[in-house]
Amino acid sequence: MTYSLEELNRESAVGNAGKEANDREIRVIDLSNFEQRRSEITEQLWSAATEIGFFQLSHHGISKSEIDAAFFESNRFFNLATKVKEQYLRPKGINAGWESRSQIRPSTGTADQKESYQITQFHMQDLWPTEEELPAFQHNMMTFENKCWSLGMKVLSCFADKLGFERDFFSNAHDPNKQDYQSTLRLLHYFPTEGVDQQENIWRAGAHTDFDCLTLLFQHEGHGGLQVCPGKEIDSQSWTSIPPRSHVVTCNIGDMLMRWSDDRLKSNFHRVRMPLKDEYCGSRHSIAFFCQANKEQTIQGPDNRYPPITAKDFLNMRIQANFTEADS
Ligand SMILES: O=C(O)CCC(=O)C(=O)O
Ligand SMILES: [Fe+2]
Repeated sequence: MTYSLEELNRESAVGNAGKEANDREIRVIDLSNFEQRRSEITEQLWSAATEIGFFQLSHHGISKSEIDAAFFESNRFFNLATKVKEQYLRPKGINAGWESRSQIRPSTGTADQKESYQITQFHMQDLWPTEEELPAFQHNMMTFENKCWSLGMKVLSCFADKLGFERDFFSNAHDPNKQDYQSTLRLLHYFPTEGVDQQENIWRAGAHTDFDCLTLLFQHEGHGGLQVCPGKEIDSQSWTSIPPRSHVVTCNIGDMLMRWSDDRLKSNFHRVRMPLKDEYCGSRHSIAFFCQANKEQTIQGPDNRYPPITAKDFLNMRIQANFTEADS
């Protein structure tokens, strides 16, 4: 398969198991007293994002009870009967709604062993469960979405400083008050693997880079399996496990910000592998927030390394390449 963007061609080459290298450090960056410590935090974020592209945040301002509540809502959604969830199926070409085993990664050619529900404000018409099915779900999820947006914009404001943009450049580029807003909250449920015969080349999430600017990932304690392969290791394909700690937020840079920073900030391959026989084999839950610039926003780095492209065109290419024909 040939895709129109260079990022996609990179992706076709990394679907193999590779080897594991768990001696790499995943940096934890403390955001406490953010305004007073802004310059120190900015330097730490910049070096983690330019050298590795994956890092974790502590004291980030989203409380443990808020994260627990979001996972509780996610469980409520996935516990709905299949015929109820089917009413909220992801429409073609739109990053909103429910899907199950429909995401085929270009890296593996096989469907991710998961179901997910995506919330993209302004694209949710007929995609929210009713108040009878899930009371307060919409309200609670949008409250959490808003918290994620604020944290994402805080991190992006530090990158804006380093790139020579105005400090609020990325908040304006991800404006939730405009109709072309397209940042997305994604609830994920990976199916249990107890009693399932392990087949080759089957993944909970096949190797991929994210196509947004910045991803915030909330992991559930004990629900491991996420692995990253920093860019410079891509030829050796050595993968490092990210410890699933529920009090930290795991962050990664996506392709959109890599392009916007003229490749200075690194978007990295990551994947979720199937549990081994002696590991926890029950359901795995995680929640991701994708900071994706508004559709009409033009992406162009300070050094004009790439021609300008709108966020809409950039994302459309990636979404089409990541879902099966029948569903996209
Ligand atoms: O569930 C995870 O830990 C990772 C999810 C992910 O990489 C994605 O949805 O892009
Ligand atoms: Fe991802």
